[in-house]
Amino acid sequence: MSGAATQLPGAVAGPVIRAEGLTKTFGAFTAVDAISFEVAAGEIFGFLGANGAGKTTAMRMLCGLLTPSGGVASVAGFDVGREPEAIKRRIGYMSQKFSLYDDLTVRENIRFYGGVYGLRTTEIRAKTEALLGRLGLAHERDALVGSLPLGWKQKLAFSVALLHDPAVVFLDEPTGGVDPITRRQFWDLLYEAAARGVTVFITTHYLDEAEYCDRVSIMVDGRMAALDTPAGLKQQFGAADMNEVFLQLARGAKNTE
Ligand SMILES: Nc1ncnc2c1ncn2[C@@H]1O[C@H](COP(=O)(O)OP(=O)(O)OP(=O)(O)O)[C@@H](O)[C@H]1O
Repeated sequence: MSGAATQLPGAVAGPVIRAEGLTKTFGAFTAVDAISFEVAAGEIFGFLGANGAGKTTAMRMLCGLLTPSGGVASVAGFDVGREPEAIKRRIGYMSQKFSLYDDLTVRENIRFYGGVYGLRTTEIRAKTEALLGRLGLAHERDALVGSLPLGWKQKLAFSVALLHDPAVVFLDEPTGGVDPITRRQFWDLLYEAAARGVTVFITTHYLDEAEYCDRVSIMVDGRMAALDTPAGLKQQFGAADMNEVFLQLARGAKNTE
């Protein structure tokens, strides 16, 4: 595990994410089929699956954005069905699509999201300086985000998603479109966050990234077909790498889009 030792203030005891028979149906179609798992504080949890396997639907339920059809799940100690608002205050979220405003500067974006997360002006100012220093972006504070390379935008978006010190950060394919070296640098930020006790829940299509996770789950047709450490999965499937594990599982899928 990356760093469960340091607990955040207000951190919950036990698993930070807990799902038991979590299910979502759309009419007669079952998109997420009774998945059960737990994620510990400070764990980097990879959430893999082919297109249409049910990852986004499951993630939306865990973020309190979609009501489950069956089963239960809690995030940071709150029930996803009954206490979605409490969950939204304790999670960060970053996707490839939902990100920063290109026509605002770096500093304006941080100030804007700090306000959205309900931080005080003095707090935002202090956090802005710390964040810019950590990312080595201090000299770019007044640059338009649209002018930054994609890799920088991703690092900034991730740091902004952590501005309000969430217990869990949900990342939906956060590294799409960047080269392997830039992706590796992005992962350094994930490790730093995990070492501070933040739980990282990440979907990715890059199988090399699955190797960097503490544990990896693989969804097939709405079910969690496998869940273990990358080493454990490779052993279980007699595979040389995660790509091979993924292909073995995904080959039998029906719902791929
Ligand atoms: N609102 C909806 N109504 C009906 N079917 C839906 C709805 N949302 C998702 N689905 C279906 O549920 C299945 C799972 O979709 P989901 O988006 O969760 O998959 P995914 O694993 O996230 O795929 P991707 O990697 O493409 O995002 C798909 O067959 C999809 O068409």
